[in-house]
Amino acid sequence: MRNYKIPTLTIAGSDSSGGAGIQADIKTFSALGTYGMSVITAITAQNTQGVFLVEELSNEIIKKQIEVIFDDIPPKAVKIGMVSSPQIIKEIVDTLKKYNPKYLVVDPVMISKSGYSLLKPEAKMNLIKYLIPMAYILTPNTLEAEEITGMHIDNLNDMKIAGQKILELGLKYVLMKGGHLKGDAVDVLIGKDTFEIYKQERLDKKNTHGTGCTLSSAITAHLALGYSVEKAIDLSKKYITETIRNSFDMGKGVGPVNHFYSF
Ligand SMILES: Nc1ncnc2c1ncn2[C@@H]1O[C@H](COP(=O)(O)OP(=O)(O)OP(=O)(O)O)[C@@H](O)[C@H]1O
Ligand SMILES: Cc1ncc(COP(=O)(O)O)c(N)n1
Repeated sequence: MRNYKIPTLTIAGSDSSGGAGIQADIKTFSALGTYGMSVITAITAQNTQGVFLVEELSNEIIKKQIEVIFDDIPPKAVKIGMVSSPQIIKEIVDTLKKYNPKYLVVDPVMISKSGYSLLKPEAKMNLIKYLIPMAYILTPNTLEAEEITGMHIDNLNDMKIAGQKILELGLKYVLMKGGHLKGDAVDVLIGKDTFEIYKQERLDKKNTHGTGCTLSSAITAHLALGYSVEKAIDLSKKYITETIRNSFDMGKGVGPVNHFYSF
């Protein structure tokens, strides 16, 4: 349904190069026919070659952005990306509790593809203790799932065990992303009574900046549009695969995926 009137919200960091973070989320929300809104948590000076500087916004402005959005345009689904410090995580959790959004998609962003740490080490505890339990769905890559569980993840079975361990934190679903493993690009959805495998061919492409952000915001958009969690992931997995297939060179490093390949 492309009427662009279904509101979706991302709470994340800005990527000046437009490939990841808030910019990737808004592009995805728009490409999938929803009305994208944003709460910026931090500004990164970033391009296709790396992250060069990060400035976090104050708790006050982060909280106010959330409040004014929810009081005026309550989103149908919300996504959380880069939230770098323990204070920012706590502020977001405390503010969101007032509104209790049903569909909260949490992408536990830790390290950028270029190797820059986007989550301070001391923020990990608040992520696990406060933010993850609030999620409708968490979308960790293997490295993030290892950080959360303390387990080593090498294959599909490890992904399943780690996903079940994460579920014990109290959230509804975990989508374990296998993009960093070898072979096909396999993601696994785990819920209390749910186990689904989503498999797509691995594409030999260099321009994959923002794949995680794009997948989680696609899931957010599809949930907002009313799809079931299984269908939302199925459609989002197909979308991310096509955006990677149609990705292009932009800048001197790892370029973006093509959010608008179908237009
Ligand atoms: N080369 C590829 N070919 C096809 N699908 C891929 C490829 N790389 C990643 N994916 C898929 O893209 C999605 C994002 O996965 P990935 O594991 O790259 O997330 P991520 O590491 O969180 O991304 P990011 O580094 O942008 O934060 C997953 O569905 C994954 O299976
Ligand atoms: C603001 C922001 N959020 C998230 C990412 C992760 O994306 P990637 O792992 O593709 O660099 C990023 N680079 N920048």
